[in-house]
Amino acid sequence: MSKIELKHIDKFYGKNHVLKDLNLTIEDGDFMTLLGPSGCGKTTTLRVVSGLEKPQNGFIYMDGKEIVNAAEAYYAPPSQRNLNLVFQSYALWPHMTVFENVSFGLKIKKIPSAEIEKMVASALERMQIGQYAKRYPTELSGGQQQRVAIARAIVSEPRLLLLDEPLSNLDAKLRVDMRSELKRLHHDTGSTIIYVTHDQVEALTMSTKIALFREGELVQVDKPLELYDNPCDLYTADFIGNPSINFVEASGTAGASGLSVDGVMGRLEFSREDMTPEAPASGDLKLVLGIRPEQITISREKTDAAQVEARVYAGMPAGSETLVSVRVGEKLITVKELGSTHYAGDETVYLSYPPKKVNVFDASTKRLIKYSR
Ligand SMILES: Nc1ncnc2c1ncn2[C@@H]1O[C@H](COP(=O)(O)OP(=O)(O)OP(=O)(O)O)[C@@H](O)[C@H]1O
Repeated sequence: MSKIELKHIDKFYGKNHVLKDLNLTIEDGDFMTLLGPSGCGKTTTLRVVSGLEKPQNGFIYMDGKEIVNAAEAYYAPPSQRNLNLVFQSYALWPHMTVFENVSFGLKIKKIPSAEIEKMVASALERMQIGQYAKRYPTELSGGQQQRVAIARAIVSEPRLLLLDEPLSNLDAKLRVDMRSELKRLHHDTGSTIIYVTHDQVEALTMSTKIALFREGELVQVDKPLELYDNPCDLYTADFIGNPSINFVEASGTAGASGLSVDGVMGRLEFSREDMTPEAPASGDLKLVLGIRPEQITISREKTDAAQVEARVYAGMPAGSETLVSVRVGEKLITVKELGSTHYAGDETVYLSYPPKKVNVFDASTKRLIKYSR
């Protein structure tokens, strides 16, 4: 078991309020990614969980047992928290070989040496560094050292693993390989993992849940695809997804039956069942539509009255996919197509998209008021 609960956590550095009333539950077996831009408090959260930082307010429970109670100035020391931690800046012991670095903790636990050999070989294999077992850290590149640090953390298959941007020093191809290794490790061991990154693709591909931060506050905690499909506000919608979601202004009228929308992307009608609890009951509204680039289809022929006329601004074929930037009125919209297609600048095209997939935000509150289904 490794369930972590953070309740009402406040952390200040001097006057800088870096964690603001943080409430987050990480269930046993979750791969929870803390996601957000630089400086939003992700690493601080990890340090607070690990015991390297003491929050000024709040409680932390590990499997129901209190490990932090700031009101009573109780902070269980890191050694009693039973977790393994890998930082962005990893510290390997320079006088030990890779094998010795990775096996050190196992020797301390007095595991028989034949077993240690097997466990280390498996961890090094996973990180694709088996051939470097006899080398010293100074004989390795930064990325190789980082993989040794991960191998050292995962070798004992800890119940709770904290990883702070562990793939940041790796090149793009290796990063993709390591993502699948970490995901597989999670599948094989069922460990609880708390993972820090500012890379939303990393978060979407690996996690069972994502906690999105902004300036020390949690904005949304959800399963990756729920976060992608139904971001709770414009900030989240903009942060998640690459290429970014298209935002298009529109006007609307809410009523008992639902929401009528009008704008450059056409007229749309949504029923009350599609609307979030935050949707206004009635009235005229300024809206922002969120339409993902892959939801839009481009055609050279007009075959349906609902299609929206557009003019190609730039077509960008890239082998497996084509990004097309088009103008609808004054607005630039990105469309993503599978495969490579050539579009000429200023060519007239027609766009269609499934209205049920559109997110609608209230422009004044910036909150989601209509789900994508
Ligand atoms: N030891 C410290 N002393 C003072 N301020 C700190 C300290 N550590 C972090 N901060 C500040 O706290 C805020 C949150 O930092 P934190 O490292 O948690 O952000 P982060 O989201 O992990 O960012 P990054 O992705 O850049 O690592 C930042 O404003 C940072 O400058």
